[in-house]
Amino acid sequence: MIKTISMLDFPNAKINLGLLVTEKRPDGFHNLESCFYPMGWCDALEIVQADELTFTMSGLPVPGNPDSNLCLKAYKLLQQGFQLPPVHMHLHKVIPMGAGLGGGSSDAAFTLKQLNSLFELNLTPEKLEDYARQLGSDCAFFIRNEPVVAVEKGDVFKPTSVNLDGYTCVLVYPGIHITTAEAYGNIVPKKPSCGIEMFLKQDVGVWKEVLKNDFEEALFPSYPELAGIKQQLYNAGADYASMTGSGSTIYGLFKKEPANLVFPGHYLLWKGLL
Ligand SMILES: C[C@@](CO)(OP(=O)(O)O)[C@H](O)COP(=O)(O)OP(=O)(O)OC[C@H]1O[C@@H](n2ccc(N)nc2=O)[C@H](O)[C@@H]1O
Ligand SMILES: Nc1ncnc2c1ncn2[C@@H]1O[C@H](COP(=O)(O)OP(=O)(O)O)[C@@H](O)[C@H]1O
Repeated sequence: MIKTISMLDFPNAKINLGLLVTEKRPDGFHNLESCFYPMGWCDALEIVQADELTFTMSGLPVPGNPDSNLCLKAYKLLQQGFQLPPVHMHLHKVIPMGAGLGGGSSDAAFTLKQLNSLFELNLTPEKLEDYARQLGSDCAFFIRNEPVVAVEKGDVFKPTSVNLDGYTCVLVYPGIHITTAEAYGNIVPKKPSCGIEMFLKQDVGVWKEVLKNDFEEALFPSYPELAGIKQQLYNAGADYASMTGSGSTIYGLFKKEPANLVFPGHYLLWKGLL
């Protein structure tokens, strides 16, 4: 019998609980401080050993040339260090893009993790994070995929006590594609007076007053719809609502699942218990 080597997994999104852009770096990137929290909105990624390297996609159309897809980039990066057999990869895209949800970064990190398991490369989480950092600032987070406070480029992690078990999260993507580079271009970095972990330790109900995403101030004037969604989530009873990452997704955290939340038909929504 021929053994098929294959693996199906589900790269998930993240949200940012607070996001401070603290300074511009000499390499042109920015240092930040933010809590990254995994979310259950997922793509699907199947990798099957094959006669030649191929890549196909379904679901939401991904902008750009398929050759520059982060799944292929991740495969090619690992191939530089290992004699990887050819594979067929199929990505079913569900997580919206330019949405602040880190979907592309998650696909890249899951490609590394799946190839590591499939071909028994024995790469440690630390080594996988080193590869992931070369693919994007957000990628390394998705290797361990657990809540952390991220600093520097968003690729160095500190533990956090934050735990949102039992909260319902509602994610609202209004169909506005904001590129990460555009969003950073609108930011004036500022040094915070204290670290984010101090705010995360407080009750979620207090976060409204203290836990900020700096990209909101930079982007809400150009996209007033976003402030409207945030207000709608608060009106529906959210304990905390914010934009995630560089936008445009807005999320709300609810102790009790909200009823009667209505958004325009072209918006993409996800709701889940954390
Ligand atoms: C803003 C954040 C916050 O979690 O998330 P998203 O909104 O993208 O999900 C991240 O910092 C996004 O990380 P990621 O999407 O991986 O960015 P990259 O591909 O590495 O970089 C895209 C561009 O964003 C800018 N960039 C990114 C990260 C960073 N720390 N400083 C930057 O200035 C640079 O202009 C860079 O060329
Ligand atoms: N597998 C992928 N999934 C999504 N986007 C990808 C992928 N590979 C490359 N990209 C490119 O990365 C861009 C940013 O996507 P994504 O990381 O999902 O958004 P965000 O930075 O807002 O979290 C996309 O517009 C697309 O051009």
